[in-house]
Amino acid sequence: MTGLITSDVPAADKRTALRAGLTSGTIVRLPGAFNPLTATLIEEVGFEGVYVSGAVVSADLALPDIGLTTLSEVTDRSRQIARVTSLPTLVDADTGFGEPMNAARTITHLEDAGVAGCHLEDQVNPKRCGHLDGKAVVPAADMVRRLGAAVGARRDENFVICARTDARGIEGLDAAIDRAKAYADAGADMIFTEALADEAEFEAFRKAVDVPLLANMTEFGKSELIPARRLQDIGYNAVIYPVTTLRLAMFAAEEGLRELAAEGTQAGMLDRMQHRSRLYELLDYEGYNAFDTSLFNFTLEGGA
Ligand SMILES: C[C@](O)(C(=O)O)[C@H](CC(=O)O)C(=O)O
Ligand SMILES: [Mg+2]
Repeated sequence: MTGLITSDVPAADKRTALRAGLTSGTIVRLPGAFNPLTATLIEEVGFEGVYVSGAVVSADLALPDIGLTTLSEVTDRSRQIARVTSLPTLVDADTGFGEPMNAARTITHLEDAGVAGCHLEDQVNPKRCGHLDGKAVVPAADMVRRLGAAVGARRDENFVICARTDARGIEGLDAAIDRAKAYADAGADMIFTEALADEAEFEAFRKAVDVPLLANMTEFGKSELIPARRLQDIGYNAVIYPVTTLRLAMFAAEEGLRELAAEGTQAGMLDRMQHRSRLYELLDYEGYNAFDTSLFNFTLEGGA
C-alpha cells in the first residue's frame, strides 16, 4: 500500500531534492497549494515543488494576511500538504511568529511536519502582505538574530532556511541587497527578494548576491510577471506562484455560484467542472480498491 494515503518519499529525501534543485541551474518552480489535493495536482502536472503561502492559509480561513494565523495553524496545514506529495514543500513562516526563540521553535515544528524548508521575513510584527504599502522592517541586526536562532534550531542540515527581505519597498534596492548579504552571512541558504519591480532589479540582485535566490511571481502585486525561463536565465534558482491556484479556483467558484443562483441548475456548467472520474483518478480510488481486495480476498492454505 505504499504511496496510498501519504507519499512514500521520506522528508529527508525531499529536503535533499530541494537542495539539489537549488544548485542545478534549472529553476525550481513551486506553485502554492491551497489544500492537499491541489498539491497532488501540482505534482502530476510536473512542477518541482509545492509552496504553502501565508496569504493562502489566511485567506482559506477568511482572514487577511496580517499575522493573525498561528504557528499551529500554519504547521498543521503544512503537514497535511507535505505528506501527500513526493515533492519538497516550502512554507511561508512569516516573521517566525514572534521573537528569535519563537523563530527557533517554528523551525523545529516545521521540520517535524515533514516540510523541506521555510522562509522567514524581516518585517515587524504584525506583518503585512509584501506587495501592499504600509509595511515596516525590523533593523537588519534584529533579523540576523531571528535567522541565527532559526539556523541554530535546525536538526536536519538539509532543511532549507530562506531569508526574505521586504526592504526594497521601504529602504530601496541597495539596502535590500545589503540586508540579503548580511542574512546570507547569518546562515540563510537562500534569499527571497520580495516585491522587486522589474527584470533590471532581479538582475541587479543576482549580480550582487552569491547564494540561491527566490522570486515571487504573485499576481496583481508590485513585481512584473516574468516567465520562469527568463528568471532562470537571469540566474534565479526558485520561483513561487503563491496564490495562483486559489485565485483560479475562487474565480471559477464565484462564477459558478452566481450562475447556479441565477439559473437554478448547474447543468450548463458541467464542462467547466472537474469531472468525478478525474477527481477519483487524482485520489487514486483504484489503488484503494486494490488495497481492499488484498485484505479481504485471501485463501487459507492447507485449511480443512
Ligand atoms: C508570498 C506571500 O508572502 C504569501 O503569503 O504567499 C505574499 C503573496 C501575496 O500576498 O500575493 C506576499 O508576497 O506577501
Ligand atoms: Mg506571506
